[in-house]
Amino acid sequence: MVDKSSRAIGAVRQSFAPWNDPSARPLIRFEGVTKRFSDAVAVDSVTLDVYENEFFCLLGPSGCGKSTLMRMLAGFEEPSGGRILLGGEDLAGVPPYERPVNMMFQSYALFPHMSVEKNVAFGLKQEGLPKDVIAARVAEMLKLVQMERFAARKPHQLSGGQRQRVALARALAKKPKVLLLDEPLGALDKKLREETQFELMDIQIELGTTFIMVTHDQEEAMTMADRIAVMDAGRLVQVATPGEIYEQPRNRFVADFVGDVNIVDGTVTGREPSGLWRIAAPGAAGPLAVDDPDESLDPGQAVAVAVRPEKMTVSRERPEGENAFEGEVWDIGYLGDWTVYRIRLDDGRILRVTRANTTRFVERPIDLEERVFIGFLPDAAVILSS
Ligand SMILES: Nc1ncnc2c1ncn2[C@@H]1O[C@H](COP(=O)(O)OP(=O)(O)OP(=O)(O)O)[C@@H](O)[C@H]1O
Repeated sequence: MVDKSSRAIGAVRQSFAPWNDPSARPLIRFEGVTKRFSDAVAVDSVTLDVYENEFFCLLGPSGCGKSTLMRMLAGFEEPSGGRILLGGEDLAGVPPYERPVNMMFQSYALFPHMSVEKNVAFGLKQEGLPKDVIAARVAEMLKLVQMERFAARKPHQLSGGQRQRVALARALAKKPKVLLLDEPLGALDKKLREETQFELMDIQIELGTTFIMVTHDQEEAMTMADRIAVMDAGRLVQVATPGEIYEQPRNRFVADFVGDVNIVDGTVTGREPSGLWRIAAPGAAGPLAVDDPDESLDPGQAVAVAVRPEKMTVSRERPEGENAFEGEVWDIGYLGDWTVYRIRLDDGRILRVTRANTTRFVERPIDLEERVFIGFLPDAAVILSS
């Protein structure tokens, strides 16, 4: 049994990176998978490996093809092109109930007239397992989701979060190799949702089941996933760890979709001997210096510079040795733990800067309509070339 503190999760997860190991075999492989519905392409030549024990998230806007990709893995849809392999075997023609894959939907779809216990036992009974095996498995699953005390209740006697856990127990009862979760926490309020995220992560580690979760909530994906695939219009845009997606987004779409970001357009003017790229950006107080590993940029090339709001500062004096924009404080949003400043540049563009409120009182806080400088260091920014 895994220690259920989040520190233990961190330790387990830090060393878990089979995708970086050339000798590791994926559990699931999508090979150029395409799905067409009459004239529309829902999934467009997706090639993707998912590893055993991985908590994998498909993230993207509504209609980008996340559910269709999962439904093909579950066997509810057949690909129009390409193959899906599980443990090296082609799944083509294998019916859903013969795949070691189970799916948990957002609408928990518990049987209303059955007790919690009977709901969890349902799939096992259908399989014709002996009674004592079923009873032991049901008890194990209810313990796993901490619902033993509620075994005799009917779904309508449970809260949303409790129903969600029963659905999870039911989906896991047959011990699938892969559990597909389609917006599993969509119906929960924010607080319960966050708690349940950590519970779900604990359970996934405890069982070692491969989880593939669909979500359009980027914070949820960042919290839970080992890796995230960002999808747009049926295609994979970037597949990487949450940290890489956030700190090194591949393009504008990813930078914009995951987290808050300021994007300013500019032109490459050259590279310093230190390796910093020089970018001329309209409205900046001097040329920008950006530390970006991209070697392929050319002078004269149009690029975008992306900076997260928490990596910028607001000050009355121009920050020395930093990139800077000058503007006027347009809005201040106080969120308790954070303050958000919206600064209007002279050409009308607005940049957002956030500051963590680490003390309760600030002397002479920056006020509306003040002239201020926004500063950021060369390594706070990334260059987006597409
Ligand atoms: N059975 C179907 N027939 C026709 N078009 C479909 C069918 N299922 C999905 N589509 C279309 O395929 C595209 C992808 O749908 P999909 O449900 O995979 O998106 P999604 O990313 O899961 O969206 P959401 O977050 O809204 O659930 C959409 O344009 C959708 O309208």
